[in-house]
Amino acid sequence: MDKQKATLLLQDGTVFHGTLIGKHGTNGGEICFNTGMTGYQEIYTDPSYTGQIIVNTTPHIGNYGVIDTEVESDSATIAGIVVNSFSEVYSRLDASQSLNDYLISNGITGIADVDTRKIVKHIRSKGAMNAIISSEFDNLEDLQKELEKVPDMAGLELSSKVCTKEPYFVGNENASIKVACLDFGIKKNILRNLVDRGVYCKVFPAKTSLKEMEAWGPNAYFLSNGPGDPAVMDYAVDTIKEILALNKPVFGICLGHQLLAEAVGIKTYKMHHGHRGLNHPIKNILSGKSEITSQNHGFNVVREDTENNPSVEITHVHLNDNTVAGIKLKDRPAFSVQYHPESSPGPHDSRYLFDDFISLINNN
Ligand SMILES: NC(=O)CC[C@H](N)C(=O)O
Repeated sequence: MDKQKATLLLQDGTVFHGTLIGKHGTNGGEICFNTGMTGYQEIYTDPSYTGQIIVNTTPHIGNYGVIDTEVESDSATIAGIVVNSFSEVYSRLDASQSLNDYLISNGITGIADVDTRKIVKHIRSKGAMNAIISSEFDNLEDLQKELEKVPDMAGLELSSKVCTKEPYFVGNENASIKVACLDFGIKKNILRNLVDRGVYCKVFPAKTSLKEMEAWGPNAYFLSNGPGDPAVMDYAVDTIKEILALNKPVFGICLGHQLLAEAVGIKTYKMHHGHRGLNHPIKNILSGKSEITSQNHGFNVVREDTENNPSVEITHVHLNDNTVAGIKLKDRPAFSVQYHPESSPGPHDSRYLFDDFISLINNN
């Protein structure tokens, strides 16, 4: 049978023709690329990618199928995938289904058989932009109309849409440390890392009040990763300001880092095309050591604001472009990083940050 055709249209008018993968239909979002050579399932199920079309720079996708235990959330909320060579056949003993079936059941439309190297070079030079993938429409006018419906990532609040609707618990209830996790789109592996270190977690919806969280009596707070633009999340920034006033330990990852920064007066900005991959080099200023990290972000904290803030110390920098990658508050037991120590997928160099959080709690 002939493969069904699909079209990818970028906001600047560039068109790519390929074949359909996943669900027949039309999806739009912000196009971005991830340079990881493996871990497509973890990437597609990371809620931080909500509303984004992911281009995988690694050419072979689908060849090890999908396995239920390796998801980072219960569904994939990405806006599509762009792949060079897609495999419907998968070779892995414990795989539960093919990636194609997984995409169909999650309602995701993707495109394969396109020149992903060319697309990535294009985004890298022109910057982040919206795009649409469709197997329904192939004339430019229709595609253009669909593309216009896609909202801009700058100014978009998505955490309250992807977070848990009700609080839930993870870990052993007799554990000595209780951490309230504010869910802005939390990845499961963050919770696994906390639980593995003897933490009992209660995960709260993004818009939970401090009063409700404090009623549980947590020893510390965790601010999760998540999708969207931190600059429009006043509700979260206000809650974090209240959390900081308690003087309890706080740890933030990615969106959680950006929101902690906003809470102490540091602005965030949209990057040209972001950092997404598994081999981003970071220098820990405090230890002098470097670490290879997993990253996924399109916004960042303003370096100048961070340097000029007397209550903040820069702890980590990104070695590719010198952007701020980690901060610590001087007057509070609070720290955060722009990258992903839980990785999944990615190297484990930065797992020590979870140990640092536990030490901070134990010594508080
Ligand atoms: N992984 C994340 O938490 C992403 C944070 C934010 N949405 C960004 O793109 O920068």
